[in-house]
Amino acid sequence: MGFSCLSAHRKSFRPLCWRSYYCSMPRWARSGGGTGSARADAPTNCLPLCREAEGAMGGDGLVSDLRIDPDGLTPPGKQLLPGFVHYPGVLSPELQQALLDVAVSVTSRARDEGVSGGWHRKDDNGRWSLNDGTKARFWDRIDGIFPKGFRELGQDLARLSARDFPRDLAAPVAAFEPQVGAVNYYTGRGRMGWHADDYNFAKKDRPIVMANLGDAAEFGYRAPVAAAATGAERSVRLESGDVVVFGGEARDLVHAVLRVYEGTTPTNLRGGPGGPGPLVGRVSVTWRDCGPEDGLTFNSDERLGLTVTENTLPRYLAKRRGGGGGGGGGRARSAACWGCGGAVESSGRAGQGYCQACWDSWRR
Ligand SMILES: O=C(O)CCC(=O)C(=O)O
Ligand SMILES: [Fe+2]
Repeated sequence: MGFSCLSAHRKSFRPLCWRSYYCSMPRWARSGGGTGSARADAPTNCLPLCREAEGAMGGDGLVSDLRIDPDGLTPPGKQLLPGFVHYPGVLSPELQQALLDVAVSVTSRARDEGVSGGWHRKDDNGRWSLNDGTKARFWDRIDGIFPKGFRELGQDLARLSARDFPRDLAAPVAAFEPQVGAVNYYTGRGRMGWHADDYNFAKKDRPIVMANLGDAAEFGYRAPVAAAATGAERSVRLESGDVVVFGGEARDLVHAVLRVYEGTTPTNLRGGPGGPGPLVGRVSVTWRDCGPEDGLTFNSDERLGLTVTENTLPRYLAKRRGGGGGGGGGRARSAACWGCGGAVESSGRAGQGYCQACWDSWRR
């Protein structure tokens, strides 16, 4: 069993589209692209991809099925720490494009529907800007707005790591059922501070799976908790098409985005917050297994305070106050912090619901 052919299918193929065939061979399998012996025999899998449908994303043009072919070859994964695996170039250019299309579609469609600001939020002047300054964060339940096949791709990537590193990853991956898709966008100046992914955002015993698109990034990581006192700090450069998985012993990996290498996006990758031209910046896509049972407020805009719903805030309030069940219901008052319940200065603006401390703690 192997995973070499990465295929993307669109929901609404029209006969016209079948005239376009693109090589789906991932970067690692191309000539000169690696050291493993299996790669010399990599098949030149070409697949139909509807380029005509690009630009029509968000409606019928949504990528509906993203797959790794289980009968292909094995991309060479490197275990950087027990349970922390890096697959360089495992996503073909076509699959990168398809995933980027998904990212752009879910983050802009939601904004259009007024349900969420997606990657953007309205600033004080009524203009839409990235929701986290030099970067933007968005997540939502996969079943809600992500296309068919998205969950399976995350699962397949996790299984790949379990197959290659069963001692560390077989158990956490066996139970992995991604429920949430998280999509971050970074400008060239975007960074993410050191943190471990909390259990509200991925179950303790399940892995995190992340795909990288666009500009390369320096991904910092520290030794897991037990060894952290030694201050061991390393980093790995993640290129477009790379995937990382961390779970098991590395589930609590402390990590950060230390740097984005501006202008290193593959030239053929198109789309992003800036519009349909070449992608400027970096996108990371993560699959996470967590749900209401973990206390997760699904939509990032609810968490950011851009949209408040009946079913999420009470859960957070109850948690922050030390439990006590579902608690309350209804919209939080702007005078009380939505995170800790403490007093907060309120101007009535959207996003005013968190006190500074809660806001900062989440921003990491
Ligand atoms: O974008 C990345 O590489 C890291 C994202 C991340 O750590 C997170 O969203 O928790
Ligand atoms: Fe993280």
